Amino acid sequence: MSQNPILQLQNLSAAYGQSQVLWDIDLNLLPNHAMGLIGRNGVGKSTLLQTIMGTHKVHGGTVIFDGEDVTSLPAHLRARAGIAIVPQGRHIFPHLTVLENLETGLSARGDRGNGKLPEYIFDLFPKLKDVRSRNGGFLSGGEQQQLAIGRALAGSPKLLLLDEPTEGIQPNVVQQIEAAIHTIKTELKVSVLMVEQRIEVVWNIADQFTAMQEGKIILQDDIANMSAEDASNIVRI
Ligand SMILES: Nc1ncnc2c1ncn2[C@@H]1O[C@H](COP(=O)(O)OP(=O)(O)OP(=O)(O)O)[C@@H](O)[C@H]1O
Repeated sequence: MSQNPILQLQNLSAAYGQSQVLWDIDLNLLPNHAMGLIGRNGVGKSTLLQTIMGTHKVHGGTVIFDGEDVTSLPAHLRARAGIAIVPQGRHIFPHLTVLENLETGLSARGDRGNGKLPEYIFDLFPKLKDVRSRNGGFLSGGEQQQLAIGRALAGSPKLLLLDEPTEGIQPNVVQQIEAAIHTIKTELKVSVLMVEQRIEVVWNIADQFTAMQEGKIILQDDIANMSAEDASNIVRI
C-alpha cells in the first residue's frame, strides 16, 4: 500500500516584493524519507525551506503537511504541527548556554512537551552533554551545528528542514553530521528535507533528490537512479 506524503507542495510560488523567485513547485516527501535539495547559489532553495516553515510568505499554491493544508498558518503553528527548521548559518544564541539554547526549542510544540529535553538529543550528540554549561558562542562550528539540530529536535518534529548543515564544517566532522541525519531519519523517524551544496552528502544519506534552477524544479528522482556526478553536472549547467 502506498504511503501518504508527510509533505506535499502543490504549484507553490514565492516572491520578494515584485520579484518572483519560486515558480510551480510540486514536491512530495514520504514519511521516514530524506530528500536533498540541490542547485546553484541563488536558485531559491533557502526560500523554499522558509516558505515551507512559514517564515516566508506563500505567494501562490499549497503546502500540505501531515494531511493538513497549512498554507495560511503562521510559522509558530506550523512548528506546533511538527515542522522544524535549522537555518543556514545555524543562528544559535551565543550568550546562552548549550542547555539554554536547547531549551528554547522546547516551546515549538506548545503544551505537548513536558518541559524536559528529550534524552535522544544527547544520545545523538553526546558532546553537547559534556559542554552543556558552556556558552554557545564558544563552541566549534561542528558543535554549533549539532546544537542547532538538537534545538530543532527538542520540539519533537515530524519533519526537519535543514539548510546547508555541513556548510563551514571541517571534513572530518561532516561524517558525524551525516551519521546524525541518518539516525534522525531511521531511528527517530523524522522526515528530512535538506539543502546541501556537498552533493556527496546528499548521495550518502538521502533517498531522493530535487534539483532546482532559477526558481523551478528541473529534475526529481530517487538517488539510486542517478550518480552524484551526473546530478552535479545537471545542476551546474
Ligand atoms: N531578503 C531578500 N530580499 C530580496 N531578494 C532575496 C532575499 N533573499 C533572497 N533573495 C533572492 O531570492 C533568490 C533566491 O535566494 P535563496 O537564498 O532562496 O537561494 P539559494 O538557492 O538558497 O541560494 P544560496 O545557496 O546562496 O543560499 C536569489 O535571487 C536571492 O538574491
